[in-house]
Amino acid sequence: MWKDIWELMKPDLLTLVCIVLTAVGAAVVHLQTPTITGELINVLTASAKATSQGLAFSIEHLNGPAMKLFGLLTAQAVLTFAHITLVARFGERVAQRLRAKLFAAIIQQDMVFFDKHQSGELVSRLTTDVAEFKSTFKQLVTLGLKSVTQTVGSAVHLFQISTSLTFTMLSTMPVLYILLNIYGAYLRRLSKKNKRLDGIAGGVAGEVVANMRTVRAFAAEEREMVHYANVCNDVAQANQNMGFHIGMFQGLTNVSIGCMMLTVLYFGGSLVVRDQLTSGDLMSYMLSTQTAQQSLVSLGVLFGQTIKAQASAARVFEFIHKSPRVSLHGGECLSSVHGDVYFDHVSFNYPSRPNHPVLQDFSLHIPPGTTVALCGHSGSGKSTIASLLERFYEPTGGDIMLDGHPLHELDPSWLRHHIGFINQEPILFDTTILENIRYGHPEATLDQVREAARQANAEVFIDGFPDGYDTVVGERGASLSGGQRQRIAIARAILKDPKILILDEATSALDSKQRNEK
Ligand SMILES: Nc1ncnc2c1ncn2[C@@H]1O[C@H](COP(=O)(O)OP(=O)(O)OP(=O)(O)O)[C@@H](O)[C@H]1O
Repeated sequence: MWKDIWELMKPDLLTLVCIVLTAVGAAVVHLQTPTITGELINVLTASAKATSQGLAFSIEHLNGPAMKLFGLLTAQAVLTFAHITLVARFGERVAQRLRAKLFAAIIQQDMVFFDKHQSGELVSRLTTDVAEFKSTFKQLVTLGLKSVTQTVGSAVHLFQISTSLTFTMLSTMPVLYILLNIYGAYLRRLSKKNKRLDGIAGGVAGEVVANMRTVRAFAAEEREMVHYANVCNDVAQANQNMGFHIGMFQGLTNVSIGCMMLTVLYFGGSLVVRDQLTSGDLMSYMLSTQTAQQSLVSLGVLFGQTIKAQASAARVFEFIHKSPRVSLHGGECLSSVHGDVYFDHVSFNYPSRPNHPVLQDFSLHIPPGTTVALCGHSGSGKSTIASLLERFYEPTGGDIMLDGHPLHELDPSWLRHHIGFINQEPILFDTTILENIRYGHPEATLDQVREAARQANAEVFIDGFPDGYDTVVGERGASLSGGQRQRIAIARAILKDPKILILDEATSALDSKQRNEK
């Protein structure tokens, strides 16, 4: 997986280097703040001492540390700005590459893959998983780098100021760390459960909206409302429970940080009283302790997020690495196609149902220029024969030949260019009628599109729409009648001008008069 991530980052290596430099720079600058603040406190203590002894104290002594502090703050602001801007650019570009790679991998998969995975799951990998990976990735390069640099820098600084005080403070850490870690693990489990419940709620809403016509036809709106409200209630309760525990966790963290500060103040104070530490050093020590603690807390949070993001990344790369059995390209492209089709003792079962044979020793010869109708009862395998000719699936036995060449020796994309396929429920894209007809031949002129529509008997109803060919058909062509959808699909196939045309009950939604005209 790390190799994949490296490949994704490689084109933006320079940006990554700048990100590392700005993160480390900002952290180093931040680490200077306690030292300069300590200097300032020492000057103030000296001034208080001088005043109590009736000695004059020049305010100019403050100028040096104050100017240094101002310089540090300005440098930190500039570095933080540059860092955030670069991280946004880098993260978005990596996510964009990952999304494009995943989408390309998904749409090249075999049909078996789409039989196994629901469209919602695939979309969720493209959106939610990539988003989770992106956000953690961004945080790792921002917060992660900064926190590691600050933790190491603060630790060095703490030991430099006082070794004994640092060992005293560190002795309080393991107990707190273990306690917070156990609670953290519990929180992560809760979060996982909540995500699952969220997914279920999304699924319920998505299914109802996608099947709105069926819900309306069964007057099931109220039932669905109650169902969704119940699921949302479960989600709300789980999230409230999560809120309670996050509150507890934060409270415990604050108490533990407070205890450590108190330890530092108590032992550090005793060192100041014994003149083994200046008050400026103590101040500087406390600020560094705070920085180290905050960085450790951030690293803890990041650790949890990284575990979740690793799961998302694994889901994404699982598909990216999946090679289809039949790739889109590769194989012979014949110089011309006559359209001689021969099913030679073909056997087939769908991979998802290995024990359910659909075709057994099936043979059929279709000479060029002929029309063949396949009749059979529901589920007898007519559509399957069409799918095998399109090479959506591979036969488990026998061979399918086109002009005497076995299909598995031909280039699949080339083959599909020469086949027009209109299935039982033709799906249109949510764009104009013009673009839908052009889908099979994107370079076709408007006149060619009109001619195809005329041959498919679609011209009259298209011209009847106020926007004509620019009418947008809605999701899956929902704003058209079943017959209109089929006619546009027929026009789309005619425009492609294929040598082989498969009509899988393509006229089932047309009335008999229209069918006879056709
Ligand atoms: N993607 C699939 N995965 C698993 N089994 C499938 C798949 N598609 C179809 N089948 C099964 O294969 C068998 C043949 O289906 P097919 O769609 O080819 O029948 P058909 O003759 O076209 O039916 P109809 O006339 O009802 O359209 C059926 O038992 C069906 O359940």
